[in-house]
Amino acid sequence: KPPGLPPGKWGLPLVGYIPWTSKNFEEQVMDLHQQYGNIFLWRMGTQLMIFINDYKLMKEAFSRAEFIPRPDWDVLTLIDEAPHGIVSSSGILWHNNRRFTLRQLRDLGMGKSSLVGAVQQQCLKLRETLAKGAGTAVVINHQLHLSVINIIWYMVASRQFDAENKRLHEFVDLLSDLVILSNRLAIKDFMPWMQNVMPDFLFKRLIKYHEMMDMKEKFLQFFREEVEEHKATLDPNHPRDLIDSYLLEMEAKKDDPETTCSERDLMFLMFEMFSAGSETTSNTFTWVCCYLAAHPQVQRKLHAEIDEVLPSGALPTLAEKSRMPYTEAVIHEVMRACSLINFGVQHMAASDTQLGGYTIPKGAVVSTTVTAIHYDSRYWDRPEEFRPERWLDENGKFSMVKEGFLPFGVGKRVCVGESLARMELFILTTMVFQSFAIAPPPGKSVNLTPDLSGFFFRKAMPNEFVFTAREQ
Ligand code: HEM
Repeated sequence: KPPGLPPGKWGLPLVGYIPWTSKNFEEQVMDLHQQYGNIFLWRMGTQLMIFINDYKLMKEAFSRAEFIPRPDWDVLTLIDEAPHGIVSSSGILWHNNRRFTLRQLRDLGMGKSSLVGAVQQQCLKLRETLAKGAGTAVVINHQLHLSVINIIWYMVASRQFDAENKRLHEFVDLLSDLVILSNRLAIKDFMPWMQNVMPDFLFKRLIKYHEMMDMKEKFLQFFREEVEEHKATLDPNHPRDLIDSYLLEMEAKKDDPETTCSERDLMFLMFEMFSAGSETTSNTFTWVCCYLAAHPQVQRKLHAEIDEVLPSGALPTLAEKSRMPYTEAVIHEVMRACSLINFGVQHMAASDTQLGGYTIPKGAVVSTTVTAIHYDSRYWDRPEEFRPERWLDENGKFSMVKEGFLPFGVGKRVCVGESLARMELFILTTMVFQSFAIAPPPGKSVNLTPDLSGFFFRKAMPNEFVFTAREQ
Protein backbone atom coordinates (compact mmCIF):
# COMPACT_ATOMS: atom_id res chain seq x y z
CA LYS A 1 0.00 0.00 0.00
CA PRO A 2 1.51 3.35 -1.04
CA PRO A 3 2.30 5.77 1.85
CA GLY A 4 -0.01 8.65 2.78
CA LEU A 5 -3.29 6.88 1.93
CA PRO A 6 -6.07 6.60 4.53
CA PRO A 7 -5.88 3.54 6.79
CA GLY A 8 -7.87 0.48 5.78
CA LYS A 9 -7.82 -2.83 3.95
CA TRP A 10 -5.54 -3.13 0.97
CA GLY A 11 -5.64 -6.91 0.46
CA LEU A 12 -4.11 -8.93 -2.35
CA PRO A 13 -3.24 -7.97 -5.93
CA LEU A 14 -6.17 -8.25 -8.37
CA VAL A 15 -8.77 -9.27 -5.80
CA GLY A 16 -8.15 -6.67 -3.07
CA TYR A 17 -9.49 -7.32 0.41
CA ILE A 18 -12.08 -10.07 0.68
CA PRO A 19 -13.69 -10.28 4.11
CA TRP A 20 -14.44 -13.88 5.07
CA THR A 21 -17.53 -13.16 7.11
CA SER A 22 -21.25 -13.76 7.01
CA LYS A 23 -21.94 -10.10 7.84
CA ASN A 24 -23.72 -8.02 5.22
CA PHE A 25 -21.96 -5.22 3.37
CA GLU A 26 -23.32 -2.41 5.56
CA GLU A 27 -22.19 -4.16 8.74
CA GLN A 28 -18.74 -4.71 7.29
CA VAL A 29 -18.40 -1.03 6.37
CA MET A 30 -19.56 0.01 9.85
CA ASP A 31 -17.03 -2.37 11.43
CA LEU A 32 -14.26 -0.79 9.38
CA HIS A 33 -15.41 2.69 10.43
CA GLN A 34 -15.20 1.53 14.04
CA GLN A 35 -11.72 0.25 13.43
CA TYR A 36 -10.31 3.10 11.31
CA GLY A 37 -12.42 6.20 12.05
CA ASN A 38 -13.93 8.85 9.77
CA ILE A 39 -12.16 7.90 6.57
CA PHE A 40 -10.82 4.57 5.46
CA LEU A 41 -9.99 2.65 2.30
CA TRP A 42 -11.07 -0.74 1.07
CA ARG A 43 -9.59 -2.13 -2.11
CA MET A 44 -12.36 -4.10 -3.82
CA GLY A 45 -10.88 -6.06 -6.68
CA THR A 46 -8.69 -3.52 -8.41
CA GLN A 47 -10.89 -0.59 -7.41
CA LEU A 48 -9.69 1.61 -4.57
CA MET A 49 -12.74 2.69 -2.54
CA ILE A 50 -12.64 5.45 0.08
CA PHE A 51 -15.46 5.55 2.65
CA ILE A 52 -16.25 8.71 4.62
CA ASN A 53 -18.58 8.88 7.62
CA ASP A 54 -17.93 12.42 8.77
CA TYR A 55 -20.39 15.08 7.61
CA LYS A 56 -17.90 17.96 7.38
CA LEU A 57 -15.34 15.89 5.49
CA MET A 58 -18.06 14.62 3.17
CA LYS A 59 -19.31 18.11 2.47
CA GLU A 60 -15.78 19.37 1.85
CA ALA A 61 -15.01 16.53 -0.55
CA PHE A 62 -18.19 16.72 -2.63
CA SER A 63 -18.03 20.50 -2.86
CA ARG A 64 -14.58 20.36 -4.47
CA ALA A 65 -14.17 20.28 -8.25
CA GLU A 66 -11.70 17.36 -8.21
CA PHE A 67 -14.40 15.08 -6.76
CA ILE A 68 -17.13 15.89 -9.31
CA PRO A 69 -16.46 13.02 -11.77
CA ARG A 70 -18.17 9.68 -11.57
CA PRO A 71 -16.24 6.42 -11.81
CA ASP A 72 -16.30 5.09 -15.38
CA TRP A 73 -18.32 2.07 -14.29
CA ASP A 74 -20.45 0.06 -16.71
CA VAL A 75 -23.01 -0.22 -13.96
CA LEU A 76 -23.61 3.52 -14.43
CA THR A 77 -23.34 3.74 -18.23
CA LEU A 78 -25.09 0.41 -18.93
CA ILE A 79 -22.19 -0.53 -21.20
CA ASP A 80 -22.85 2.27 -23.65
CA GLU A 81 -19.96 3.56 -25.70
CA ALA A 82 -19.81 6.76 -23.62
CA PRO A 83 -21.65 8.18 -20.60
CA HIS A 84 -24.84 10.16 -21.32
CA GLY A 85 -27.41 11.98 -19.19
CA ILE A 86 -26.43 13.25 -15.75
CA VAL A 87 -25.89 10.44 -13.27
CA SER A 88 -23.04 8.73 -15.11
CA SER A 89 -21.58 11.67 -17.03
CA SER A 90 -18.87 14.15 -16.11
CA GLY A 91 -17.44 17.35 -17.63
CA ILE A 92 -19.38 19.60 -19.98
CA LEU A 93 -22.03 17.00 -20.80
CA TRP A 94 -22.86 16.62 -17.10
CA HIS A 95 -22.84 20.38 -16.61
CA ASN A 96 -25.20 21.03 -19.55
CA ASN A 97 -27.61 18.22 -18.72
CA ARG A 98 -27.72 19.10 -15.04
CA ARG A 99 -28.45 22.75 -15.80
CA PHE A 100 -31.07 21.81 -18.39
CA THR A 101 -32.89 19.41 -16.03
CA LEU A 102 -32.87 21.79 -13.06
CA ARG A 103 -34.29 24.51 -15.30
CA GLN A 104 -36.86 22.11 -16.67
CA LEU A 105 -38.04 21.07 -13.22
CA ARG A 106 -38.20 24.71 -12.15
CA ASP A 107 -40.11 25.75 -15.29
CA LEU A 108 -42.65 23.04 -14.72
CA GLY A 109 -43.44 25.43 -11.86
CA MET A 110 -42.97 23.55 -8.67
CA GLY A 111 -45.65 25.65 -6.91
CA LYS A 112 -48.79 26.08 -8.91
CA SER A 113 -48.05 23.90 -11.82
CA SER A 114 -49.59 21.08 -13.71
CA LEU A 115 -46.94 18.85 -12.16
CA VAL A 116 -48.56 19.39 -8.75
CA GLY A 117 -51.85 18.49 -10.46
CA ALA A 118 -50.32 15.27 -11.82
CA VAL A 119 -49.09 14.31 -8.36
CA GLN A 120 -52.55 14.98 -6.91
CA GLN A 121 -54.13 12.84 -9.65
CA GLN A 122 -51.83 9.94 -8.87
CA CYS A 123 -52.47 10.30 -5.14
CA LEU A 124 -56.22 10.18 -5.81
CA LYS A 125 -55.66 6.90 -7.69
CA LEU A 126 -53.56 5.57 -4.84
CA ARG A 127 -56.34 6.53 -2.40
CA GLU A 128 -58.89 4.66 -4.55
CA THR A 129 -56.75 1.51 -4.43
CA LEU A 130 -56.23 1.85 -0.69
CA ALA A 131 -59.97 2.40 -0.18
CA LYS A 132 -60.73 -0.88 -1.97
CA GLY A 133 -58.46 -2.76 0.44
CA ALA A 134 -59.44 -0.73 3.52
CA GLY A 135 -59.82 -2.80 6.66
CA THR A 136 -57.75 -5.71 5.31
CA ALA A 137 -54.00 -6.34 5.46
CA VAL A 138 -52.27 -5.01 2.34
CA VAL A 139 -48.76 -4.35 1.08
CA ILE A 140 -48.74 -0.83 -0.29
CA ASN A 141 -45.69 -0.95 -2.59
CA HIS A 142 -47.09 -1.89 -5.99
CA GLN A 143 -49.71 0.82 -6.58
CA LEU A 144 -47.42 3.37 -4.98
CA HIS A 145 -44.65 2.47 -7.39
CA LEU A 146 -47.03 2.78 -10.36
CA SER A 147 -48.15 6.22 -9.15
CA VAL A 148 -44.60 7.51 -8.76
CA ILE A 149 -43.61 6.17 -12.19
CA ASN A 150 -46.64 7.86 -13.72
CA ILE A 151 -45.61 11.20 -12.20
CA ILE A 152 -42.25 10.91 -13.96
CA TRP A 153 -43.95 9.88 -17.22
CA TYR A 154 -45.96 13.06 -16.91
CA MET A 155 -42.91 15.22 -16.30
CA VAL A 156 -40.94 13.62 -19.13
CA ALA A 157 -43.60 13.01 -21.77
CA SER A 158 -46.96 14.45 -20.55
CA ARG A 159 -48.19 10.89 -20.24
CA GLN A 160 -50.00 9.06 -17.47
CA PHE A 161 -50.91 5.39 -17.88
CA ASP A 162 -53.90 3.61 -16.36
CA ALA A 163 -52.88 1.20 -13.63
CA GLU A 164 -53.97 -1.73 -15.86
CA ASN A 165 -52.07 -0.55 -18.92
CA LYS A 166 -49.93 -3.33 -20.39
CA ARG A 167 -47.17 -0.98 -21.47
CA LEU A 168 -46.89 0.47 -17.98
CA HIS A 169 -46.48 -3.03 -16.57
CA GLU A 170 -43.84 -3.92 -19.15
CA PHE A 171 -42.01 -0.76 -18.17
CA VAL A 172 -42.21 -1.52 -14.44
CA ASP A 173 -40.85 -5.03 -15.10
CA LEU A 174 -37.93 -3.53 -17.00
CA LEU A 175 -37.11 -1.27 -14.05
CA SER A 176 -37.02 -4.30 -11.71
CA ASP A 177 -34.78 -6.22 -14.14
CA LEU A 178 -32.45 -3.25 -14.16
CA VAL A 179 -31.67 -3.61 -10.46
CA ILE A 180 -30.93 -7.34 -10.80
CA LEU A 181 -28.82 -7.05 -13.94
CA SER A 182 -26.82 -4.04 -12.72
CA ASN A 183 -25.48 -6.07 -9.79
CA ARG A 184 -23.83 -8.47 -12.23
CA LEU A 185 -22.08 -5.66 -14.06
CA ALA A 186 -20.22 -4.83 -10.86
CA ILE A 187 -18.00 -7.87 -11.56
CA LYS A 188 -16.70 -6.11 -14.67
CA ASP A 189 -16.17 -2.82 -12.84
CA PHE A 190 -14.34 -4.27 -9.86
CA MET A 191 -12.40 -7.10 -11.54
CA PRO A 192 -11.96 -5.98 -15.15
CA TRP A 193 -9.01 -8.35 -15.58
CA MET A 194 -11.40 -11.32 -15.52
CA GLN A 195 -12.29 -10.43 -19.09
CA ASN A 196 -8.76 -11.23 -20.13
CA VAL A 197 -8.50 -14.59 -18.39
CA MET A 198 -11.90 -16.02 -19.32
CA PRO A 199 -13.26 -16.95 -22.73
CA ASP A 200 -15.38 -14.05 -24.00
CA PHE A 201 -18.63 -16.03 -24.16
CA LEU A 202 -18.20 -17.24 -20.57
CA PHE A 203 -17.44 -13.77 -19.26
CA LYS A 204 -20.46 -12.36 -21.05
CA ARG A 205 -22.60 -15.08 -19.57
CA LEU A 206 -21.22 -14.30 -16.11
CA ILE A 207 -22.11 -10.63 -16.27
CA LYS A 208 -25.37 -11.35 -18.13
CA TYR A 209 -24.16 -9.14 -20.94
CA HIS A 210 -26.79 -10.13 -23.50
CA GLU A 211 -29.66 -9.76 -21.04
CA MET A 212 -28.36 -6.30 -20.14
CA MET A 213 -28.08 -5.21 -23.78
CA ASP A 214 -31.54 -6.57 -24.46
CA MET A 215 -32.99 -4.67 -21.50
CA LYS A 216 -31.25 -1.45 -22.51
CA GLU A 217 -32.61 -1.76 -26.03
CA LYS A 218 -36.14 -2.27 -24.70
CA PHE A 219 -35.83 0.88 -22.60
CA LEU A 220 -34.49 2.85 -25.55
CA GLN A 221 -37.32 1.57 -27.73
CA PHE A 222 -39.88 2.88 -25.23
CA PHE A 223 -38.21 6.27 -25.25
CA ARG A 224 -37.57 6.34 -29.02
CA GLU A 225 -41.29 5.99 -29.68
CA GLU A 226 -42.06 8.88 -27.34
CA VAL A 227 -39.39 11.10 -28.91
CA GLU A 228 -40.69 10.37 -32.44
CA GLU A 229 -44.23 11.18 -31.38
CA HIS A 230 -43.08 14.40 -29.74
CA LYS A 231 -41.13 15.44 -32.84
CA ALA A 232 -44.27 15.03 -34.92
CA THR A 233 -46.45 17.13 -32.62
CA LEU A 234 -43.95 19.68 -31.25
CA ASP A 235 -45.20 23.26 -30.90
CA PRO A 236 -42.09 25.45 -30.36
CA ASN A 237 -44.14 28.05 -28.52
CA HIS A 238 -45.66 25.61 -26.07
CA PRO A 239 -43.18 23.00 -24.89
CA ARG A 240 -45.16 20.42 -22.97
CA ASP A 241 -42.53 18.49 -21.09
CA LEU A 242 -38.89 17.46 -20.81
CA ILE A 243 -38.79 15.86 -24.26
CA ASP A 244 -40.17 18.98 -25.99
CA SER A 245 -37.74 21.26 -24.15
CA TYR A 246 -34.78 19.05 -25.00
CA LEU A 247 -35.78 18.89 -28.69
CA LEU A 248 -36.02 22.68 -28.76
CA GLU A 249 -32.63 23.04 -27.09
CA MET A 250 -31.16 20.58 -29.59
CA GLU A 251 -32.60 22.55 -32.48
CA ALA A 252 -31.34 25.88 -31.06
CA LYS A 253 -27.82 24.47 -30.74
CA LYS A 254 -27.69 22.48 -33.96
CA ASP A 255 -25.01 24.72 -35.52
CA ASP A 256 -22.98 24.96 -32.32
CA PRO A 257 -19.91 22.71 -32.71
CA GLU A 258 -19.74 22.44 -28.90
CA THR A 259 -23.28 21.13 -28.48
CA THR A 260 -23.69 18.09 -26.26
CA CYS A 261 -27.31 17.47 -27.30
CA SER A 262 -28.24 14.30 -29.17
CA GLU A 263 -31.26 12.05 -29.36
CA ARG A 264 -29.36 9.24 -27.69
CA ASP A 265 -28.43 11.56 -24.84
CA LEU A 266 -32.09 12.60 -24.50
CA MET A 267 -33.16 8.96 -24.25
CA PHE A 268 -30.59 8.27 -21.53
CA LEU A 269 -31.68 11.40 -19.68
CA MET A 270 -35.25 10.10 -19.78
CA PHE A 271 -34.05 6.74 -18.54
CA GLU A 272 -32.28 8.40 -15.60
CA MET A 273 -35.37 10.32 -14.54
CA PHE A 274 -37.00 6.93 -13.97
CA SER A 275 -34.02 5.04 -12.58
CA ALA A 276 -33.05 7.86 -10.17
CA GLY A 277 -36.51 9.23 -9.47
CA SER A 278 -38.93 6.35 -9.00
CA GLU A 279 -37.76 3.75 -6.46
CA THR A 280 -36.12 6.50 -4.40
CA THR A 281 -39.41 8.30 -3.86
CA SER A 282 -41.65 5.24 -3.53
CA ASN A 283 -39.30 3.57 -1.03
CA THR A 284 -39.12 6.74 1.04
CA PHE A 285 -42.91 6.93 1.20
CA THR A 286 -43.10 3.25 2.13
CA TRP A 287 -40.85 4.14 5.08
CA VAL A 288 -43.24 7.00 5.98
CA CYS A 289 -46.01 4.37 6.21
CA CYS A 290 -43.84 2.07 8.33
CA TYR A 291 -42.87 4.76 10.84
CA LEU A 292 -46.42 6.09 11.13
CA ALA A 293 -47.86 2.61 11.64
CA ALA A 294 -45.22 1.95 14.31
CA HIS A 295 -45.75 5.30 16.08
CA PRO A 296 -49.50 5.93 16.62
CA GLN A 297 -48.85 9.04 18.73
CA VAL A 298 -46.93 10.63 15.81
CA GLN A 299 -49.75 9.66 13.48
CA ARG A 300 -52.32 11.31 15.76
CA LYS A 301 -50.42 14.61 15.67
CA LEU A 302 -50.05 14.36 11.90
CA HIS A 303 -53.79 13.73 11.50
CA ALA A 304 -54.58 16.71 13.74
CA GLU A 305 -52.43 19.03 11.64
CA ILE A 306 -53.87 17.75 8.35
CA ASP A 307 -57.43 18.18 9.65
CA GLU A 308 -56.71 21.71 10.78
CA VAL A 309 -55.08 22.93 7.55
CA LEU A 310 -56.87 20.83 4.93
CA PRO A 311 -60.63 20.69 5.34
CA SER A 312 -62.22 17.46 4.16
CA GLY A 313 -61.87 17.06 0.39
CA ALA A 314 -59.33 19.90 -0.02
CA LEU A 315 -56.33 18.93 -2.10
CA PRO A 316 -52.93 20.01 -0.78
CA THR A 317 -50.55 22.17 -2.82
CA LEU A 318 -47.16 23.50 -1.83
CA ALA A 319 -48.91 26.62 -0.52
CA GLU A 320 -49.94 24.64 2.60
CA LYS A 321 -46.41 23.49 3.38
CA SER A 322 -45.48 26.44 5.58
CA ARG A 323 -48.59 25.85 7.68
CA MET A 324 -47.81 22.16 8.18
CA PRO A 325 -44.57 22.08 10.16
CA TYR A 326 -45.33 18.74 11.83
CA THR A 327 -45.90 17.03 8.46
CA GLU A 328 -42.57 18.40 7.24
CA ALA A 329 -40.93 17.24 10.46
CA VAL A 330 -42.30 13.71 10.02
CA ILE A 331 -41.04 13.48 6.42
CA HIS A 332 -37.58 14.73 7.39
CA GLU A 333 -37.32 12.46 10.40
CA VAL A 334 -38.26 9.49 8.20
CA MET A 335 -35.58 10.44 5.67
CA ARG A 336 -33.02 10.66 8.47
CA ALA A 337 -34.07 7.45 10.17
CA CYS A 338 -34.29 5.27 7.04
CA SER A 339 -31.14 6.69 5.34
CA LEU A 340 -32.44 5.11 2.17
CA ILE A 341 -29.33 5.46 0.02
CA ASN A 342 -26.65 4.60 2.50
CA PHE A 343 -23.64 4.76 0.20
CA GLY A 344 -24.91 7.59 -2.01
CA VAL A 345 -23.81 7.56 -5.65
CA GLN A 346 -20.06 7.23 -5.92
CA HIS A 347 -17.69 10.02 -7.00
CA MET A 348 -14.15 9.67 -8.33
CA ALA A 349 -11.00 11.69 -7.67
CA ALA A 350 -10.01 13.43 -10.93
CA SER A 351 -6.41 13.92 -9.78
CA ASP A 352 -4.13 13.09 -6.86
CA THR A 353 -5.36 15.24 -3.99
CA GLN A 354 -5.48 15.58 -0.19
CA LEU A 355 -8.50 15.00 2.03
CA GLY A 356 -8.65 14.83 5.83
CA GLY A 357 -4.85 14.78 5.98
CA TYR A 358 -4.54 11.80 3.61
CA THR A 359 -3.58 11.38 -0.02
CA ILE A 360 -6.45 10.39 -2.29
CA PRO A 361 -4.99 9.10 -5.56
CA LYS A 362 -6.46 9.86 -8.97
CA GLY A 363 -9.11 7.28 -9.85
CA ALA A 364 -10.00 6.43 -6.23
CA VAL A 365 -13.76 6.14 -5.74
CA VAL A 366 -15.32 8.04 -2.85
CA SER A 367 -18.47 6.91 -1.07
CA THR A 368 -20.46 8.27 1.87
CA THR A 369 -21.82 6.24 4.75
CA VAL A 370 -25.06 8.11 5.31
CA THR A 371 -26.35 6.05 8.26
CA ALA A 372 -23.21 6.87 10.23
CA ILE A 373 -23.84 10.59 9.60
CA HIS A 374 -27.61 10.44 10.21
CA TYR A 375 -27.01 8.67 13.53
CA ASP A 376 -24.00 10.76 14.57
CA SER A 377 -24.61 12.03 18.12
CA ARG A 378 -22.58 15.18 17.37
CA TYR A 379 -25.54 16.30 15.23
CA TRP A 380 -28.47 14.33 16.59
CA ASP A 381 -29.59 14.13 20.17
CA ARG A 382 -30.53 10.50 20.99
CA PRO A 383 -30.24 9.57 17.28
CA GLU A 384 -31.80 6.10 17.71
CA GLU A 385 -35.15 7.66 18.64
CA PHE A 386 -37.74 8.43 15.98
CA ARG A 387 -38.68 11.94 17.06
CA PRO A 388 -40.14 14.40 14.47
CA GLU A 389 -40.09 17.09 17.20
CA ARG A 390 -36.33 17.44 16.72
CA TRP A 391 -37.17 19.34 13.50
CA LEU A 392 -39.36 21.93 15.28
CA ASP A 393 -38.08 25.05 17.02
CA GLU A 394 -39.41 26.40 20.32
CA ASN A 395 -42.31 28.10 18.47
CA GLY A 396 -43.30 24.87 16.75
CA LYS A 397 -41.91 26.09 13.41
CA PHE A 398 -40.19 23.61 11.12
CA SER A 399 -36.48 24.32 11.07
CA MET A 400 -34.48 22.70 8.35
CA VAL A 401 -31.42 21.36 10.16
CA LYS A 402 -28.82 21.03 7.44
CA GLU A 403 -25.76 19.96 9.42
CA GLY A 404 -25.51 16.20 9.48
CA PHE A 405 -28.43 15.64 7.08
CA LEU A 406 -27.82 14.48 3.52
CA PRO A 407 -30.53 12.18 2.14
CA PHE A 408 -30.11 13.89 -1.25
CA GLY A 409 -26.31 14.00 -1.10
CA VAL A 410 -24.32 17.18 -0.69
CA GLY A 411 -22.14 19.49 -2.78
CA LYS A 412 -21.94 19.88 -6.52
CA ARG A 413 -23.81 16.73 -7.44
CA VAL A 414 -26.62 17.04 -4.93
CA CYS A 415 -29.79 15.34 -6.22
CA VAL A 416 -31.33 17.13 -9.22
CA GLY A 417 -34.80 15.86 -8.33
CA GLU A 418 -34.75 17.00 -4.70
CA SER A 419 -37.49 19.62 -5.09
CA LEU A 420 -39.70 17.23 -7.07
CA ALA A 421 -39.16 14.44 -4.52
CA ARG A 422 -39.97 16.80 -1.62
CA MET A 423 -43.14 17.94 -3.37
CA GLU A 424 -44.22 14.35 -4.05
CA LEU A 425 -43.55 13.26 -0.47
CA PHE A 426 -45.48 16.21 0.94
CA ILE A 427 -48.53 15.62 -1.28
CA LEU A 428 -48.44 11.83 -0.83
CA THR A 429 -48.23 12.12 2.96
CA THR A 430 -50.96 14.73 3.30
CA MET A 431 -53.35 13.10 0.84
CA VAL A 432 -52.97 9.51 2.05
CA PHE A 433 -53.25 10.40 5.73
CA GLN A 434 -56.02 12.91 5.14
CA SER A 435 -58.12 9.88 4.18
CA PHE A 436 -56.64 6.98 6.13
CA ALA A 437 -55.20 5.83 9.40
CA ILE A 438 -52.57 3.11 9.18
CA ALA A 439 -51.73 0.28 11.57
CA PRO A 440 -50.06 -3.11 11.45
CA PRO A 441 -52.51 -6.04 11.17
CA PRO A 442 -53.97 -7.06 14.56
CA GLY A 443 -51.48 -8.96 16.69
CA LYS A 444 -48.53 -7.92 14.51
CA SER A 445 -45.94 -5.17 14.82
CA VAL A 446 -44.10 -3.20 12.16
CA ASN A 447 -40.64 -4.47 11.31
CA LEU A 448 -38.46 -1.35 11.11
CA THR A 449 -35.23 -3.25 10.46
CA PRO A 450 -34.09 -2.33 6.94
CA ASP A 451 -33.71 -4.97 4.28
CA LEU A 452 -29.98 -4.87 3.56
CA SER A 453 -29.92 -7.48 0.82
CA GLY A 454 -29.46 -4.87 -1.95
CA PHE A 455 -26.38 -2.67 -2.18
CA PHE A 456 -28.10 0.53 -3.19
CA PHE A 457 -31.23 0.85 -1.05
CA ARG A 458 -32.03 0.26 2.59
CA LYS A 459 -35.58 -0.80 1.70
CA ALA A 460 -38.31 -1.38 4.23
CA MET A 461 -39.22 -5.02 4.84
CA PRO A 462 -42.46 -6.03 3.06
CA ASN A 463 -44.70 -5.06 5.97
CA GLU A 464 -48.44 -5.49 5.74
CA PHE A 465 -50.64 -2.61 6.86
CA VAL A 466 -54.30 -2.08 7.56
CA PHE A 467 -55.59 1.23 6.18
CA THR A 468 -58.78 2.47 7.82
CA ALA A 469 -60.88 5.20 6.22
CA ARG A 470 -61.06 8.34 8.37
CA GLU A 471 -63.87 10.76 8.88
CA GLN A 472 -62.50 14.25 9.20
C1 HEM B 1 -36.66 10.71 -2.01
C2 HEM B 1 -36.25 10.69 -3.25
C3 HEM B 1 -34.81 10.85 -3.68
C4 HEM B 1 -33.65 10.64 -2.98
C5 HEM B 1 -33.50 10.17 -1.54
C6 HEM B 1 -32.55 10.94 -3.88
C7 HEM B 1 -31.20 10.87 -3.53
C8 HEM B 1 -30.16 11.13 -4.39
C9 HEM B 1 -28.76 11.01 -4.05
C10 HEM B 1 -28.21 10.56 -2.69
C11 HEM B 1 -28.04 11.34 -5.15
C12 HEM B 1 -26.51 11.29 -5.30
C13 HEM B 1 -25.83 12.63 -5.07
C14 HEM B 1 -24.35 12.53 -5.32
O1 HEM B 1 -23.91 12.06 -6.37
O2 HEM B 1 -23.58 12.90 -4.42
C15 HEM B 1 -28.97 11.68 -6.20
C16 HEM B 1 -28.62 12.08 -7.47
C17 HEM B 1 -29.51 12.30 -8.49
N1 HEM B 1 -30.89 12.26 -8.40
FE1 HEM B 1 -31.97 11.89 -6.73
N2 HEM B 1 -33.06 11.30 -5.09
C18 HEM B 1 -34.43 11.27 -5.02
C19 HEM B 1 -35.33 11.59 -6.02
C20 HEM B 1 -34.99 11.97 -7.30
C21 HEM B 1 -35.92 12.34 -8.34
C22 HEM B 1 -37.44 12.41 -8.17
C23 HEM B 1 -35.19 12.59 -9.47
C24 HEM B 1 -35.64 13.03 -10.84
C25 HEM B 1 -36.79 12.86 -11.34
C26 HEM B 1 -33.79 12.40 -9.13
C27 HEM B 1 -32.74 12.57 -10.00
C28 HEM B 1 -31.41 12.51 -9.65
C29 HEM B 1 -30.32 12.72 -10.59
C30 HEM B 1 -30.46 13.01 -12.08
C31 HEM B 1 -29.13 12.60 -9.86
C32 HEM B 1 -27.71 12.73 -10.37
C33 HEM B 1 -27.16 14.14 -10.06
C34 HEM B 1 -25.75 14.33 -10.60
O3 HEM B 1 -25.05 13.37 -10.87
O4 HEM B 1 -25.36 15.51 -10.77
N3 HEM B 1 -33.71 12.03 -7.81
N4 HEM B 1 -30.27 11.56 -5.71
